[in-house]
Amino acid sequence: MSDAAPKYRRILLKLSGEALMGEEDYGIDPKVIGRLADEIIEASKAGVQIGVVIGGGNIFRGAGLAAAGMDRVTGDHMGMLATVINALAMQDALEKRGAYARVMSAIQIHDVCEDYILRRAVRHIEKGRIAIFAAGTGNPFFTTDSAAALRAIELNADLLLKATKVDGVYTADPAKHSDAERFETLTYDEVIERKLAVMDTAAIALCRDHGMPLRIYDQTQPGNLGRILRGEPIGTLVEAA
Ligand SMILES: Nc1ncnc2c1ncn2[C@@H]1O[C@H](COP(=O)(O)OP(=O)(O)O)[C@@H](O)[C@H]1O
Ligand SMILES: O=c1ccn([C@@H]2O[C@H](COP(=O)(O)OP(=O)(O)O)[C@@H](O)[C@H]2O)c(=O)[nH]1
Repeated sequence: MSDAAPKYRRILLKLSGEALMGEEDYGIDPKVIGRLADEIIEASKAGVQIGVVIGGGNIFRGAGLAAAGMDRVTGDHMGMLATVINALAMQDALEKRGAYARVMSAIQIHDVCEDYILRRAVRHIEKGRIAIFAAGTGNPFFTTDSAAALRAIELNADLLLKATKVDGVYTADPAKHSDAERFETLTYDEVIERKLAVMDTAAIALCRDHGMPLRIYDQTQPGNLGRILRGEPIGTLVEAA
């Protein structure tokens, strides 16, 4: 990362599963995951300790499977396994580029990756390894946004970054309302009271209750991660009043 020292010592980066599709109809676009891996490595080389949570929306979402008639808990299990697939792909992309990465899963899959154990996770990131937290919280009826909030708080991160398909939080869903306006900053309670659906309420409430600052930004724009870590006000910052 260029000249300026990073502003943050430790971050938790939530990557959208859906945005991993890039131009593809399904699955993972190698160009997209490769570019994200490059940006994570650049931040890691600049001295930032990094934990990553990846969604699974490019493969399966429990709510979508339930809407199609499947049992919700089974659907959520499939969604969690989808995040493991994405996490393994990110581990591979990081390792192919010479970085050290470890997938840690909230559900036990010992032949594939490590279990999530907080103190081991801290050890990995203190050593400069990139820890990728898979399988969300390990529980159905949660999202990977809630998992990201949880891991950020557990790891005592300085900042939670939600990298997504929109460039911040808007007055209404910008995918449906072309006249929606973007906020530079918001409080947690404003997000909840205005029902701004960029992140689920459980995740926002966790951040609020534990004072975890949250920045929402556009994952599809190359270079944004580095800009944020150098202190540029990209996207929308959600914090206490
Ligand atoms: N007020 C809002 N501001 C910004 N985005 C919003 C808002 N309400 C709904 N959204 C939608 O939330 C989406 C991001 O959340 P989500 O579907 O959880 O994506 P991800 O794949 O990143 O988890 C955006 O693509 C956007 O269409
Ligand atoms: O703690 C969790 C996290 C995720 N999921 C399931 O995994 C899917 C994929 O995660 P998410 O939708 O958050 O992915 P993203 O929107 O980030 O791609 C969810 O829809 C849920 O079905 C779950 O059951 N518990």
